[in-house]
Order: sequence, then structure tokens, then C-alpha cells
Amino acid sequence: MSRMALAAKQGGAAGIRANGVEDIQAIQKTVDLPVIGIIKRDYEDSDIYITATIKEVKELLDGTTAEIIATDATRRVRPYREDVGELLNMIHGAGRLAMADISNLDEGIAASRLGFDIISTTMSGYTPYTPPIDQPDFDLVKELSKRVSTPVIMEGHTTEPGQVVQAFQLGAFAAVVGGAITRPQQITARFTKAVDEYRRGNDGKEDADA
Ligand SMILES: CC(=O)N[C@H](C=O)[C@@H](O)[C@H](O)[C@H](O)COP(=O)(O)O
Repeated sequence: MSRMALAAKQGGAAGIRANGVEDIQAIQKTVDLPVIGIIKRDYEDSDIYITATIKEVKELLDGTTAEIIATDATRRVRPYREDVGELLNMIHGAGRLAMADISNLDEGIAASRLGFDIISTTMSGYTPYTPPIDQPDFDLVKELSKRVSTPVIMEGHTTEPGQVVQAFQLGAFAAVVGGAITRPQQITARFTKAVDEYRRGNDGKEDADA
């Protein structure tokens, strides 16, 4: 992951969002970009998995110097019924910035009021009450940017550079791009899917002409 981060820096990225203490440490040794740190961990009593509890916040604070800590700030019940405000206070108490991963406008406004420093559209399409999407949630970026003074980050489902430009046009402060940069399997599948669709549409005729 540190080499991925270096490649992203060489490509002009302004920051890195990374998962896990070990990877973040390696990334911070390799690049001098600001880091958004998260820990993804599953819990049995909750669907929340991005920096879900105080434990993960503590691990990130103790184990890394990530400038920003992101946590799921959706309205879903947290593991052990913890309060997101507690996680926020811990992050601020350690002098770091807190980023709220939300899925809709209400959650974004609530996170901004609670004192989060950054609101991100990360969870749109992933909560049971938001429709599945195959492109960034531009409406959410636009509405949030109008309604909160907190910086808004567009994150999730980005596949094209033009979508990042669109985010800025709609008022975003920044964009986090994941799989389109870091997941070769996902990138390859976009190409093979396009070819498969073409072949199906032509009923295999292009093979006959070849
Ligand atoms: C929902 C969830 O777990 N999102 C995660 C958040 O850290 C990552 O797996 C995503 O890669 C990231 O949000 C960027 O999104 P995309 O890879 O679509 O550009």
C-alpha cells in the first residue's frame, strides 16, 4: 500500500485515505501527504465497520499520526451502542481532524452540527435506506455543499476523472477516489464488461467478420 501511495503522490494526489495501522505507518514513512486513517472491522451487533468503536479510534491515535480520522457517522446503531459523539471527542482531544462518512443529507447535517470537520458521501448507496448507485452521489454533494459550511468530500463510486471535476463544480472541497485507482481487478472488469456487452449486442457477429 505504501507503493500505491507513492504512485498516487507521483500522480498528483493531495492526500491518502488508508485502512489499518500497519498500512498507514508504512504510507507515512513513504509519502509526506496528509492521511485520512480508518480501520475497517466487522462487529456482530452492528452493520457499522468503518472505525466503528472507540477501540479503533484509539488504535489509530496511538499507532499513527494520521491527520484525519474518519468514522462511519450514519444513523445506524453502533457496536456496543456507542455514541459517535464519544469517538468525535476522542479524535479532537488528540488534536486530529474528524471526518464523517455519511449516506444522506440528514446524516451530513447532523454530523456537521455535532462538530465533525469534514463530511464525506462515502456511505451513500451502502445503507439500507439509500438506493444503490453506480456513480457518485452528485445530488448529495450538491445539497450538502449548500446546507453545511463544513468541507464536503465526494467519495464512493467514482470511475472517471470528469466526475471529480463535477464534484468541485457542485461545491465539494475534495474527492476521495478508491477502487478506480487502487483496485486492478475492478479496473480490468470495466474493460472486460464493455467487451462482453459489445459482443452480446452484436450476437457474436464481429467474430464472424474477423
Ligand atoms: C463503503 C466503503 O466501505 N467504502 C470504503 C471506505 O473507506 C472503501 O472501500 C472505498 O474504496 C472508498 O470509500 C472509496 O470508494 P470507491 O472505491 O468507490 O471510489
